[in-house]
Amino acid sequence: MGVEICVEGLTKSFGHQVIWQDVSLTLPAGEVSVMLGPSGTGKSVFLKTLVGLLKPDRGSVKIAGRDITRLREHELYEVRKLFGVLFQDGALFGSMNLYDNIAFPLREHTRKSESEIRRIVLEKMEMVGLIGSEAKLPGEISGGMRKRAGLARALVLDPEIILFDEPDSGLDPVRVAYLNQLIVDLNAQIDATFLIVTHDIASARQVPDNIGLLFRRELVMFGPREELLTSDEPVVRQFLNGRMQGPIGMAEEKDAAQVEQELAALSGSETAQAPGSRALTPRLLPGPGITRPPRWEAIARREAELRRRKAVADV
Ligand SMILES: Nc1ncnc2c1ncn2[C@@H]1O[C@H](COP(=O)(O)OP(=O)(O)OP(=O)(O)O)[C@@H](O)[C@H]1O
Repeated sequence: MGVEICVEGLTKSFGHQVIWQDVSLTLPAGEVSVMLGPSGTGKSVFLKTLVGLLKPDRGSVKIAGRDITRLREHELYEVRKLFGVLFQDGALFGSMNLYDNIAFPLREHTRKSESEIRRIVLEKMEMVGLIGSEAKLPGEISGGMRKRAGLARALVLDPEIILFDEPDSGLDPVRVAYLNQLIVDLNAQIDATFLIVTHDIASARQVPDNIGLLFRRELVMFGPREELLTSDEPVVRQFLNGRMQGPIGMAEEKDAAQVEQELAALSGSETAQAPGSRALTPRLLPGPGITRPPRWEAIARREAELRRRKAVADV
């Protein structure tokens, strides 16, 4: 059923460079969360801290009630078995075919027989649509297939938590759409807790239950998707609408007076220019034949209520 990850007061720096400070959030068990933020705000560092690859300066990361920031290396090794991680490029071994790449964690971390390994590898390859490509080398397949192979490998140990580091990077929009559907379907099927780091706003709008945004060394917001999509917070709105006007600048934050001027100009023209900017994009549903977890009813109710309130406000 996935496990909850509870982060409290987390701070990370490298030397004098504070990456983010006092980050607190709860990734609810079995739900899909997305972490957004301009480049360099420390999203990858956040993923690595969750899995115990980096030690924070302060704060705690409780996974199934255990604070992993206080564990010794051999205890961490056990906790890491709860995780599946999909790295940006799939992180496959170039000299191994897809079958052996996907079988690798099972051969490394379990004592399963080769016939049991075969059953599991083929089951996961089927889940990600790669049956028939067992003998191919990573260099012989497309970027989208490499991501799916990386995902199959992340699934073989039946993880309770899956971390995705920019799963959509380098993919065309159609492949991104297929991958998003795969993520939603998988989440409904295996019920693990998912955290996705992405720059793709269309994905962030449709796929998760929750969205977080890192900016200026802080977690600006973290909450249900529909709350962020309809939020008035200027950083959130600028990011979700991919605009230049707002607090986020090219390299660093902008001058306060400039931001105020831009936001004032924008509020006068926004409704006409960008009517969809607060739009509650429909949530991507699991495909036909896939049973929806019970929380889908609650999501549908929350969204219907927001739409009702918006309709009343628009009258
Ligand atoms: N091991 C490390 N040692 C020192 N600095 C690091 C280390 N890892 C990351 N950083 C620094 O931390 C900052 C955040 O990096 P990170 O890769 O997490 O950003 P990001 O938000 O994932 O960026 P992007 O969206 O461009 O992938 C960067 O300034 C980076 O140089």
